[in-house]
Amino acid sequence: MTAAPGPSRPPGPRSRSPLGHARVLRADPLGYMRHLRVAYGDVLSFRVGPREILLVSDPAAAREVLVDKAASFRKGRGIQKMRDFLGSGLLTAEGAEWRTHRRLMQPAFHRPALAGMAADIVAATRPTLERLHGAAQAGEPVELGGEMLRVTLRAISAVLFGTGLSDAELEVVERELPPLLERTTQRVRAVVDLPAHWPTPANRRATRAGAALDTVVARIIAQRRAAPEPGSDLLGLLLAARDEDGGGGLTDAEVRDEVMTLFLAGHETTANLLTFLFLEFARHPDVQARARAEVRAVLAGRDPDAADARALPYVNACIQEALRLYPPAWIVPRQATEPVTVAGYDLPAGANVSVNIFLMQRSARHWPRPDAFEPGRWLDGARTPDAFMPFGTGARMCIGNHLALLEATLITATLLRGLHYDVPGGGPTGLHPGVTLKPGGPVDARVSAVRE
Ligand code: HEM
Repeated sequence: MTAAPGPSRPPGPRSRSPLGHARVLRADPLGYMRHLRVAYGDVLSFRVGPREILLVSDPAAAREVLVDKAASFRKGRGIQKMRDFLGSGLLTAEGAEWRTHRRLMQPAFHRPALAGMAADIVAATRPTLERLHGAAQAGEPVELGGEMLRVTLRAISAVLFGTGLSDAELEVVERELPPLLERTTQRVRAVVDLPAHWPTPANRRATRAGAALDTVVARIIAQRRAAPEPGSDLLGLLLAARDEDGGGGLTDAEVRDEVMTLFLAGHETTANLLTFLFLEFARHPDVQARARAEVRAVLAGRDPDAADARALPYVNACIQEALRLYPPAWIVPRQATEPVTVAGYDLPAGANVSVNIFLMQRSARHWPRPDAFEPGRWLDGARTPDAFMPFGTGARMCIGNHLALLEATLITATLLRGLHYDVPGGGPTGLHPGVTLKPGGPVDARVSAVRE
């Protein structure tokens, strides 16, 4: 927004500094935004450098932006920068290109297509399970954030490629993806950002990582194109995707961009959810014990499968509650492409709007005891409240929501049934709101075996 955008300006702090509220925002983004919400309400504006930002945590206003008036917005500037490393995948594409890809890809993310991938997800969890049992036996601590990143990276690799990657290729993915994601995150957050093609050390590292990953992805695409059947994993479904008239599938370059996008969107988000969930299990041993008892009763010693996702209501309530308190995609930014009215305020083309899911899901207006971890609030057929949108809403809602919940349930069931988690001292109290929301520090846990 520029000055005086409409009949009345949204409430908010005013700043004479050229930086606006950039400094205080950088120091403690969540604390500052919570303070603003208390002071000015659920729709407010503040300035960061030259840009005015409309901060929305009211569910109705959020739906105006993301659903009713979605056609007047594009993704925010940060997301647009991701294109340099990710290419044009679902997360970053706009307009007709986005619509075509979303239509082609949607069936691959429906529950029946995902059910067949459950066994691969459970198999991908096994190395982590073994490492945790080893740590339990040796009495060594484990850092849960790192463990969850590794397990979800293996899981998304399994979902994308089945068993199609060699061990050496999996190692390339495990080594090269993190620097690429980190560079993308730095660029999204940077106030002054150097273009991706400038040969800074960080850009060179990210370009090398991208090239190494490209080699792996190109190899497996070529192998699948040459095979009589493309395969039933996500890559196979992407390669086989056709328009309703049977024509117009994705080119190899488009499949590559979508694969990189799914790695990015589907890996850290799910890892953060699981890290927070196990941290809360450690803080609430009664909740942990009840969830474990449910898993054991339902599985009776066998591995979990897709059908179990619905047979574990208490585990699911714990997952929902972790998503409410710690939404990994905590803020959803948009930029107006034309003049538009939101919550009664007229915004000009180019206006920046951020839907703050974190504030919405912690608001005492919508949630009793908003900061408490209480899985019980999701039981007894409770309706999903309007003020809950961890996967966004509208046409650009997360395409991977069923997959994320399936992964979270399978990984939780696998890692919980025979192990108890304790985080001495209760773990980090602060939060780290980068592109995704993470705990404010390492989550060092003690793990002990529990007899089945
Ligand atoms: C707990 C885990 C996850 C959370 C909280 C989450 C959250 C979100 C949110 C809030 C959006 C909407 C962003 C916007 O409107 O600007 C989104 C979009 C997206 N997510 Fe997820 N996500 C998760 C897991 C996944 C997984 C597992 C995948 C796929 C493997 C995935 C793929 C995507 C893609 C491709 C988009 C862009 C969709 C589009 O614009 O058409 N996400 N996600």
